[in-house]
Amino acid sequence: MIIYSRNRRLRTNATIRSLVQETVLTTNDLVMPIFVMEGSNTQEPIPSMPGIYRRTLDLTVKECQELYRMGVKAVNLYMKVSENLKDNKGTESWNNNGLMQTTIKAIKDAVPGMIVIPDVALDPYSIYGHDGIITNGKVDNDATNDALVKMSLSHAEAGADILAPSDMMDGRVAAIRTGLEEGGFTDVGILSYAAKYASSFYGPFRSALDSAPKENADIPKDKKTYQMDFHNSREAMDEVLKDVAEGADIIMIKPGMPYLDIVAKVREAIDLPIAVYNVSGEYAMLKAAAQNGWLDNDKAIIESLTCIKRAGADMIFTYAAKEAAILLNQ
Ligand SMILES: NCC(=O)CCC(=O)O
Ligand SMILES: [Mg+2]
Repeated sequence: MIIYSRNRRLRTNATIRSLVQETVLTTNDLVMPIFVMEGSNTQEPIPSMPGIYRRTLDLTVKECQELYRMGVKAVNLYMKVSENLKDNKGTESWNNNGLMQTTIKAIKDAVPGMIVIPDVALDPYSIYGHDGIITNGKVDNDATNDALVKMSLSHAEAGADILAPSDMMDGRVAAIRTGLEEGGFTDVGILSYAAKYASSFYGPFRSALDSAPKENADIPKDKKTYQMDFHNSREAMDEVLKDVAEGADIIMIKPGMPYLDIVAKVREAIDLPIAVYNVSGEYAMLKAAAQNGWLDNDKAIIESLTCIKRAGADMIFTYAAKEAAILLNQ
């Protein structure tokens, strides 16, 4: 039988396969999320995220030095805020001497080339565990935006390279951009969580920071009044285009693996860089299966991250960044 077009010809050996490879994952694509806590010389494992720790600032700086040497040159920062510093407005989030601000300065001092991307959202600072200020039992969009601007300016003041608002309030990219321009921080970027879905895949992250919405009949029990409904796709495009128009530099889509249809669709529609968040639940699933011997950990990590890039991501926020860097450097 004559088959003129045989796809298998270009799969004959590894060298031919590498010649025709369309997507190549590198350490330049990776952003490592980092959890920081008060104290010194201590690290606490996060049980639902094997291999991931909350660390005190001194150990965080060491970790950043190690990541940078391995080629992971961007970190995304999250603080574990003590209960006595929390309030409804998240006041601690714009304390210029707060843990976040001190951490940003310490990392930029020790590893000046590291791109520092602090999370901008109130939930770790909120007594209610919401990303917004509660007014009359509801998440108050515009009051929250005012707080996010103060928080953003204090992160910029501390030396942050790129701010990552993850709250999903309407209009906050424009508000933060205006604040940065007026404050003289014209080179500070905004990586906007433009299409962030209300997802059950954030569970392990919330246990890491103890930042889940609190059980309280007077406040919304979940984040569905601001994060997106996972039944929707067109709405993601509307969210993305608004943030582009408001002055975002990079657009985030989150979660990652179950949402790659959204990534591919947004990739077709915009030319700004796209970040994708391979979230805690995705990491936990892979680790649980690997620990049971049901998946090959290393192969599954490289495959998932490469497929996220293939869908259209320019950068990937992933708890597997360090492990992936070790594998990619081999
Ligand atoms: N703003 C950061 C997150 O909500 C992270 C969620 C996750 O990794 O599950
Ligand atoms: Mg929006």
